[in-house]
Amino acid sequence: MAPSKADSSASCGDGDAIVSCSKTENGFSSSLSLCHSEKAVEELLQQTPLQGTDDHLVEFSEALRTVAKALRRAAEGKASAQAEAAEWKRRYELERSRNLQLEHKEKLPGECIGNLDGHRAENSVKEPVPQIEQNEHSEKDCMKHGICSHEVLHDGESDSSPNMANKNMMKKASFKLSWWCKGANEDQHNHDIVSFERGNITTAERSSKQISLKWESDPQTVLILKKPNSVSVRILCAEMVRWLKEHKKLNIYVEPQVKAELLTESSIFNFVQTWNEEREVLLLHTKVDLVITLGGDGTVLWAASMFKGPVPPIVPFSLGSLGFMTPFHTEPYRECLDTILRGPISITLRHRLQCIVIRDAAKNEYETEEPILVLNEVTIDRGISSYLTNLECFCDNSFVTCVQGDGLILSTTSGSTAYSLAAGGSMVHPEVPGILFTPICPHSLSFRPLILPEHVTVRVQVPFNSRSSAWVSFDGKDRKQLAAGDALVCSMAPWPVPTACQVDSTNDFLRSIQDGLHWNLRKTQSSDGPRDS
Ligand SMILES: NC(=O)c1ccc[n+]([C@@H]2O[C@H](COP(=O)([O-])OP(=O)(O)OC[C@H]3O[C@@H](n4cnc5c(N)ncnc54)[C@H](O)[C@@H]3O)[C@@H](O)[C@H]2O)c1
Ligand SMILES: Nc1ncnc2c1ncn2[C@@H]1O[C@H](COP(=O)(O)OP(=O)(O)OP(=O)(O)O)[C@@H](O)[C@H]1O
Repeated sequence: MAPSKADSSASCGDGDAIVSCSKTENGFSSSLSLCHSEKAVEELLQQTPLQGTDDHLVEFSEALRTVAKALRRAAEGKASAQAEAAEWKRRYELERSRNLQLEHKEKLPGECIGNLDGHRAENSVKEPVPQIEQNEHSEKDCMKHGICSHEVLHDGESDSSPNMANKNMMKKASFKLSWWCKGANEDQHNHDIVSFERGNITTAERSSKQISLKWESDPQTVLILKKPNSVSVRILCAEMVRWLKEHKKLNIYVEPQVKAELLTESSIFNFVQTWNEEREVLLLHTKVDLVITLGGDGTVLWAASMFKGPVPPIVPFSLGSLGFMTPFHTEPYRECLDTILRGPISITLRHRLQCIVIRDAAKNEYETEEPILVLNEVTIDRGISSYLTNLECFCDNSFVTCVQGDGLILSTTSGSTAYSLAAGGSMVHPEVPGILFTPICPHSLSFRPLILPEHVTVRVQVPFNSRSSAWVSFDGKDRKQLAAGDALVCSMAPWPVPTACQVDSTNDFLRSIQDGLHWNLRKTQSSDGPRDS
């Protein structure tokens, strides 16, 4: 057990506003302690109201406020630096495990590293971390038409759960991910090398890659999620379940209420599996090879929210009105699922944001609430309050701005076409790694939206002198109140949501904004008119 704030802190200030410098690992509790100094100053000043005529007292109270504010900023800087250090530690450990795996492979005689055609023993990966293959670039890696391909990830076999039904049947299919990108002919073979020769710099990595998923063993288990209360979706769901069982011999999971629905139709759906307790949902990713969603974007968000860690590939069928994340039509679902189960398939790795609410009233870091992962966005707004929201925003160690308006949206690039777009944010290709910082109705003419890089940690705090609380919601759900002093800390989550593409990420994205939003649709001007002579 780490010490609590009370027993781990050392006093480093004098007078009434004692500042405690706790030595906790993530820095949250230390920043919280320091933040108390500002609150204490406010309380002290309220208890001893100043006479407007006493200039010295007024000056002194202002000085106290300034010192307390500076202390709080320092504490916030420290929390950010510690969060960054934790992230670097995670990356270091990932890198170290990758190197260990490579060393291990080199020791195995006759094993070919980085060979796309090399076969692995079925379900043979035992390590808990993803196996990252060496990006050794050989002629074989380069596909036709100037497309370069790299093998990047192998999935790992997960522990089986004693609570799930049919555990003997459940073996996760293994697959392999690789990326490719179209390059000019001459840079096909060296685009992953940093070169300073003759002053030419070639980038080490392209930020955005088209990922391809190739099954190494057949998928066996599918989870079907559908939007509720729709008769047409219910009918399609029953038909699809039957077809997948009869023609593809797959194990099928559905949510408990969907199983009940299916059983009211016919007892032949007895083979369909589900779970009895919510905690079993946490283990679904160890069982399920593929998730099928039947609904709109909201059902994709629902599917993503069920996976608090790794997410299996999702095949989203379009049964909503817009469908930015649902590229598959339902009429040819058999052909479509046939192709996907055979592979390889293009997928979009959709980044998620990990959000943590930190309460001012929390006594130690263990009172920090569970992180929530969002696929679209986290929104901090004024809720029912009619006052302006007042939100102090920090990005890593730097103060960004104070949002005064209706609120702020921190969005992923997948969410860029949703609420953030409505608030004036830019539309961003979903594979661009970044965090959109979009104000909602800011009361300032110059407050333009920002796009921040994916590696930063954003902290949004309700100041102690705020007139009202703020409200935070996650992908439009789970509203929570943020009182004065509470903060939301947001960074990129390590578990993206892989969604299958109809064509590829870019084609699907462009088609969704053209079909969904009628983006830049305008009648073509006729040639029948004035011309440049
Ligand atoms: N003013 C707005 O535009 C506004 C207001 C509130 C919420 N929303 C969005 O609704 C989302 C929740 O969706 P829901 O289906 O549960 O609620 P919902 O049923 O109210 O649908 C909201 C609409 O947003 C669309 N949408 C969702 N994700 C999208 C995306 N990534 N790109 C483009 N459009 C998208 C949906 O297709 C739907 O038409 C939130 O994450 C938020 O982005 C938008
Ligand atoms: N399996 C589910 N259980 C509970 N709620 C769900 C489930 N699937 C979807 N939802 C919720 O149902 C709502 C509507 O879903 P969805 O967006 O898929 O359909 P839609 O509103 O008809 O589509 P569109 O928004 O494109 O018109 C969303 O808020 C979503 O969170």
